[in-house]
Amino acid sequence: MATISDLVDSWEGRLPFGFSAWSIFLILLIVFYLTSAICSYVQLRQFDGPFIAKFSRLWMIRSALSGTQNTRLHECSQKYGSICRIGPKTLLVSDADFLWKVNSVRGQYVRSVAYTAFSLERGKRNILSTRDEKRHQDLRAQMAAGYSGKENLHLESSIDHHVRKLLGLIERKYLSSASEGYRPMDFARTSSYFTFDVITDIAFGRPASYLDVDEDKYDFISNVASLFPVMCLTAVVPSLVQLTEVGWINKLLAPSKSDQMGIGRIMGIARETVDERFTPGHPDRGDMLAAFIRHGLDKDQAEGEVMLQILAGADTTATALRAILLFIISKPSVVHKISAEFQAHGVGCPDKVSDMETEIVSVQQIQQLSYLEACIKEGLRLRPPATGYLQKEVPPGGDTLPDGRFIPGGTGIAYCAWGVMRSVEAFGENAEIFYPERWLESSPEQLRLMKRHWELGFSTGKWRCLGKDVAMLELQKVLVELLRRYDIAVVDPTQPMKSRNYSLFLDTDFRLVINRKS
Ligand code: HEM
Repeated sequence: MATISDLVDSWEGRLPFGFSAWSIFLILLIVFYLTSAICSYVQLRQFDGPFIAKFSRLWMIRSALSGTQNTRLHECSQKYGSICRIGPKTLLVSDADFLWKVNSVRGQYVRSVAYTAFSLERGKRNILSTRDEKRHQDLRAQMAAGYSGKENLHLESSIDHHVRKLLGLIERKYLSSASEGYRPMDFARTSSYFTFDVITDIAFGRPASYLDVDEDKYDFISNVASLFPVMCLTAVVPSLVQLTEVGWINKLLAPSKSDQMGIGRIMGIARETVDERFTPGHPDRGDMLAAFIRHGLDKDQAEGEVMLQILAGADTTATALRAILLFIISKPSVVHKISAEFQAHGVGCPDKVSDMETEIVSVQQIQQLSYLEACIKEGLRLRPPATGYLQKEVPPGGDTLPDGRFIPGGTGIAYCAWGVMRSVEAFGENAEIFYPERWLESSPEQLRLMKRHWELGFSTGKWRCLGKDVAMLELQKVLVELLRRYDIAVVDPTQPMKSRNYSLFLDTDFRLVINRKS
């Protein structure tokens, strides 16, 4: 087969004005690039954005690697509008109505190719990475029961069990007092251990028990965190994902079930568990995996979905937990109101030292704690854990906005989390401050608008997060138990926590000093 070099060589001697064949080839390449850049520019010319973004993806790449992607996107949407242009074929959207339309169950929008990055094994698509709409719909139908309390019988008791373990760890190692001395805790790590133990338990009944050893046993958490910048970049340059699907590259880079550490190690454990469950006569354990199998997932699918749950559910919930706790303890009036609400509903500090028998406040009691619920909502609003593009694609025929602007088919629609959650129209001029009261004081009309924005943090419609209720239950349970037992403060109020954003947050050094309530 003739190579480009053979082709170019065959032109030598036949070219006018003494041009070399290579210079002609270069000129053609530039002409081709300029033509396609101009075509893209023209197609979306009605949308404003940074100048460079109209011709190349450099702006998106720079934001992705900056470690401050969330705020860069917000600044862009503040400057150029709630639907602005951040790439030759990409619009950044913080207009809630438009995002609801994009996500709607009967809508024609599809997930962009960037989602294939969520496949852990080459060619194996899970509910998040599949772009096949029918398959996605089927998987959702098969998995919904497992995610709900109805078929996941031990959900609440599993969470309670790990909350007790967390309290036990604090009592053992991190409680500061006159007798025990000063014993700060890095809650950036401990919160991840907690959510990771919960998810491995409820997903397949084999908790990783990180809280028992108080360390990142298989370097799984650090391994996942090191992938954040890479995943953030692949959302902008999806061809990188396609590259990793090439056999030998995949072998080199992708985790393997035989690995002793990192993601591969957890994949190995998931494989073992799923194998056991598919052994004839294995009892139905009443957990998520059992529900998936009951609803028809085969071995490969069950394994993929279990792994996805861990990746989708552990870090997001830990990020939320850190942020909500930080917002609460940074505002004395909020701490005071929470204590008053706890007292009013009989959930004060228990007399007994925490141990594995300690009583955990029930869901029914938690449901009466409306101020705490407002704090959780407000924390999730101000610092939504999922801040990536979650890019969807406009259907082939294009779409027209209410103001008449046309968006051509194939255009990427990227979500601007910071813009949605700090909308002044929805949350008022104090949108950027932590003010839980807004969820209790607003008019029904305003509340409706606020919810319409807030719900986008878990996505809506056909892509709504399946683990939302699980995440909310975890957050409620652990926050009630921490706040009713302990006085908690950050060690260094000038820098409470170090944080970088690569579509997800990389939080470190969240050092807390914890005293038992007197
Ligand atoms: C505060 C915590 C969480 C946040 C903020 C969050 C956010 C999200 C978002 C934004 C999506 C939609 C992505 C899209 O538009 O394509 C999503 C999907 C998903 N999440 Fe969560 N999530 C959280 C916790 C969890 C937990 C605990 C689990 C598992 C127990 C989970 C499982 C899933 C799954 C399976 C999907 C895919 C749904 C689908 O493709 O239809 N998430 N999540």
